[in-house]
Amino acid sequence: MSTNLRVAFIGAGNMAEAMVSGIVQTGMLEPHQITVTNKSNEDRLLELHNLYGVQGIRRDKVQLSSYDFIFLAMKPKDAEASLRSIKDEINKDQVVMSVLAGISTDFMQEHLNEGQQVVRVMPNTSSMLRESATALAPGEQVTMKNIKLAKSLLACIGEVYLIEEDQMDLFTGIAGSGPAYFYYLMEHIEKTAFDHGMDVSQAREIGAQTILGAAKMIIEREETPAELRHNVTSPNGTTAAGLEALADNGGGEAIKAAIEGAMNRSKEISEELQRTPVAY
Ligand SMILES: NC(=O)C1=CN([C@@H]2O[C@H](COP(=O)(O)OP(=O)(O)OC[C@H]3O[C@@H](n4cnc5c(N)ncnc54)[C@H](OP(=O)(O)O)[C@@H]3O)[C@@H](O)[C@H]2O)C=CC1
Ligand SMILES: O=C(O)[C@@H]1CCC=N1
Repeated sequence: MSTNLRVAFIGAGNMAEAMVSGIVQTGMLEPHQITVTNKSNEDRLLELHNLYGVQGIRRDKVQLSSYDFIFLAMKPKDAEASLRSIKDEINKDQVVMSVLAGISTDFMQEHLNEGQQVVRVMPNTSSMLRESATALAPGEQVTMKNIKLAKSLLACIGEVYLIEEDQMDLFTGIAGSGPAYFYYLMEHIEKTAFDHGMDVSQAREIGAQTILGAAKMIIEREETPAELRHNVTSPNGTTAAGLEALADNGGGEAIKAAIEGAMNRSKEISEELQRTPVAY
């Protein structure tokens, strides 16, 4: 689907790039329909222009009134200043979409004009390859038409899940931060393989194919993860020994702690921004 929407990103970092890359690959928007802006790093804007063909303009030089969707993609600590700066440049037909961890739709609405349409989004960096697991929680003022448009825009970067906003911190712990847990797992696979004499690049390929295969089995087969695990595990075999070592070393608890750590940090960011608006 190709549309005449115009989209601006305020913030031109890792997350903005991953989303731009995914969107441009689908052809839903032509690069000239997308503008990326940042505070000061003009080299970065040029880099994104050269890579994806999008317009790169410093925030203080861009006129926001002509964009349908405005993505906030700066760090949470910069959100309030940015919301204040866009408040009177935009009108109620435009939709502000935040990808920021811990920034609620209430917080956005509080710092924008009454009735402004806002949506809270949590993508992940796999957007780069159109494999994000992205959550979307619309604010109360967003029209059905814009929710549909937002969903189809986000579908460019992967799977989209419409969730209640009170699940957003948990979603962030699972999927927003989630890729990092798997990269961490891979780092340890590589290190272990290297310690036992395997070439790191070969270990990387083998480890990644193993994760990819397991993920596809979970998605495409009917069995639960527990059943799939059971099917790998021969009595008194190698997997049983591996899983026992994993449990003995707190594997399950570590995964739970990682998700809850990220989830709690997302809640904490919200609380800190409510208390002390400009610093966390
Ligand atoms: N990285 C990830 O995996 C994910 C990140 N997120 C969220 O995305 C957001 C951005 O993260 P990430 O891309 O990693 O961060 P980066 O540090 O890579 O990028 C931040 C960007 O924001 C810009 N910026 C800061 N203040 C302003 C401002 N007032 N006006 C315009 N631009 C501004 C910076 O510009 P300059 O360099 O010129 O200062 C920079 O381009 C965070 O809030 C994070 O919670 C969400 C999901 C996943
Ligand atoms: O680490 C962070 O705060 C951001 C939000 C989710 C992923 N990265």
